Amino acid sequence: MRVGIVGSGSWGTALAIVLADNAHQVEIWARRSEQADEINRNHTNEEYLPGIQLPDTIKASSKLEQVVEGKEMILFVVPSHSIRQVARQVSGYIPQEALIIHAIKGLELETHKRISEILLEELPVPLHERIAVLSGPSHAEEVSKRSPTTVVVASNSIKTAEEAQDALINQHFRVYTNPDVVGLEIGGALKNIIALGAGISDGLQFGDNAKAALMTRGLAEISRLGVYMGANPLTFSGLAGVGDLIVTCTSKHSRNWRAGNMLGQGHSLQEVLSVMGMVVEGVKTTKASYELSFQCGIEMPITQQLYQVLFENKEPRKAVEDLMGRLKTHEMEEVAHN
Ligand SMILES: NC(=O)C1=CN([C@@H]2O[C@H](COP(=O)(O)OP(=O)(O)OC[C@H]3O[C@@H](n4cnc5c(N)ncnc54)[C@H](OP(=O)(O)O)[C@@H]3O)[C@@H](O)[C@H]2O)C=CC1
Ligand SMILES: O=C(CO)COP(=O)(O)O
Repeated sequence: MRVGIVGSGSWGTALAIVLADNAHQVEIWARRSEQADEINRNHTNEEYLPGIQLPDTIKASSKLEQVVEGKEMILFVVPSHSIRQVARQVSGYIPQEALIIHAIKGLELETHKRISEILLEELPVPLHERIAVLSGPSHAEEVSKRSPTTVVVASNSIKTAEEAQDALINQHFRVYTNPDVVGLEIGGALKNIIALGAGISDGLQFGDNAKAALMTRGLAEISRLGVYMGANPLTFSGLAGVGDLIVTCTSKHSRNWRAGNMLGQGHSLQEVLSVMGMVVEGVKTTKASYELSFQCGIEMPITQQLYQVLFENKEPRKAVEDLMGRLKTHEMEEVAHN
């Protein structure tokens, strides 16, 4: 297939490798022409995937419309804060039959919308059945080295999900399908909040019990919001739920974990973001989810404490004290009260 990948950060580039390995013709959009030149000339993307040699067949361009024009499959892999503007810019150039996959893990800050909701608003109606989301435990650094990885694609159309599965699957990259678009998007976006928390906990040297607690209770509140929004609760025990939560909370590759770790060691949010050099989606997602939790009346104590740490200068130790000192409750609140 002729594939256009919109976004040449670490994840867009790693997915370009997967697709080039599967013998697709891949063109990738880099917003800076120097970066497109580097990919075309040296077959590297040193800033985002240092030390990785890209297949020679991957082409790059800094002309956004050109990268989607005439393509049979388009992947959107830009940070969540830029997807609306980017989708709007290419909307009129995408062929009507194209398969659209987004691999973005975030929510729109101003509207709290999921990425597929933004795509439905920005892309023409004939493309709506062609939209799929890709999620799951998949650090770009490992995918680009062809380490065994499993992911999930979801779409409202099973045909679309299966086409995406066929295009992406190979012996290193195993792709499952799932009909639960909401579950995939909520699981993928909100695990970044918990990874920030896990990084803070590790930065404070709280140990393994604390991290296991954050992950387990974090999954409980992700599921609570997700189910309220229409997700299937089972999705959260799958790759896009607990799977992605594990990989993000426990890996040195995770930007969200690393950012949290620095916060736990006493650095300010501004300092942390200025040294990261890559997108830390969990910061904006914490704000969006914090607001959503009040809007929907869903209890999300970890998200609420993290919001105070990130945006109200609360001491991380005090946030942990407040989490531990909450009113006693049943572990399975929803079940216990039914
Ligand atoms: N990295 C990973 O392992 C994974 C990432 N994801 C998700 O993929 C998405 C993209 O992340 P990732 O590739 O890691 O990000 P990176 O930080 O590695 O790269 C960001 C890319 O987006 C570009 N960019 C930054 N701001 C804008 C903007 N306003 N408009 C257009 N382009 C912009 C950057 O260009 P420039 O260099 O010019 O600034 C760069 O090419 C995120 O939602 C992330 O959660 C999902 C799974 C795995
Ligand atoms: O989503 C990811 C792995 O599945 C990447 O996580 P980070 O954005 O924290 O690096």
